[in-house]
Amino acid sequence: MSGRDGGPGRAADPEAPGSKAPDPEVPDLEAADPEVPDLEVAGLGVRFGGTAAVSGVSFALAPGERAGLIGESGCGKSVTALAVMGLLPSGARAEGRVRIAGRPVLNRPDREVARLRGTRAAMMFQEPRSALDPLKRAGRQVALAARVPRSEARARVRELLELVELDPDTARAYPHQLSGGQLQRVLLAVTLARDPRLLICDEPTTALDALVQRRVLDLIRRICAARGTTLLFISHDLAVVSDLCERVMVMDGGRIVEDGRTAEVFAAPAHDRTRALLAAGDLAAFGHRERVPVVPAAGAEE
Ligand SMILES: Nc1ncnc2c1ncn2[C@@H]1O[C@H](COP(=O)(O)OP(=O)(O)OP(=O)(O)O)[C@@H](O)[C@H]1O
Repeated sequence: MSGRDGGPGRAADPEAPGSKAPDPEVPDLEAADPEVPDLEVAGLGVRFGGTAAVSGVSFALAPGERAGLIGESGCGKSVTALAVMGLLPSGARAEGRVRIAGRPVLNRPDREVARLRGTRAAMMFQEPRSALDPLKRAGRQVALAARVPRSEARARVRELLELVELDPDTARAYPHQLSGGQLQRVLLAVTLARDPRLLICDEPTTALDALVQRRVLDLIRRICAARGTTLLFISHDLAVVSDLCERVMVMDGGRIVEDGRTAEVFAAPAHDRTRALLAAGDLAAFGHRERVPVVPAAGAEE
């Protein structure tokens, strides 16, 4: 269901105007304990009516850890990610515990969870053309996501575009004037605009051709490494997960059936579902993939 809920600005989760004033009922985020895992999920269950989409899902991500979430279509990867972000559709019923930086997410008031999104955790969706507003210039969208005072917006937009290795002139472009790879970088800048500690990517590059996809993934890897960002990366592409994530969790029928170091899990899968995924994903390709050179110069055509 990647991108299903990716409406304009969703990645940066803009709050209602005027919501910047501190809310006395919302815990002080700055007081968060740096030792606390960036993400804790315990006994997560999500139902749509009588059907369980996710059951008994538990895991925690330490700061800076990069974990892949894999499994066949419909196994519950996106629903898990949406539950983590507090973005489940209204028909969903969730149980269990989700904590971002130690703060509870499930069944909490939206304004409380909204404060965690963007600053503590942000999610990047598959299809940037639906996640970005077609009527706003790229720079404006990055500025809105950054929520800095107007006087600082230009410098912050430039800084964020440089982070994702785009030419600063990209700020003036509308989404339809940008390539798929450039759009995905703009969306990454929007997603990272408030320095989230946890980045969740749901099939972020499947819409791109192979070379552009590799460049964007390489960028995500380098940014996460440089900033110590924790990553939860959802993908069908096991080779991508193998390259990007030191840990992998395998889902089947709404449950995590295997969880371990990627190299070990892929070399000696313990579960039938993992074996089936690996067989379908052409195991022979692992370790033999040609590494795409580091991202080209800023503004290069994609
Ligand atoms: N809004 C919804 N209403 C009803 N059922 C839903 C809804 N969203 C997801 N589901 C169901 O929840 C289950 C898990 O879906 P989910 O999108 O998480 O799978 P996925 O592993 O992300 O698949 P894909 O790889 O195709 O994106 C599926 O059976 C799906 O049909």
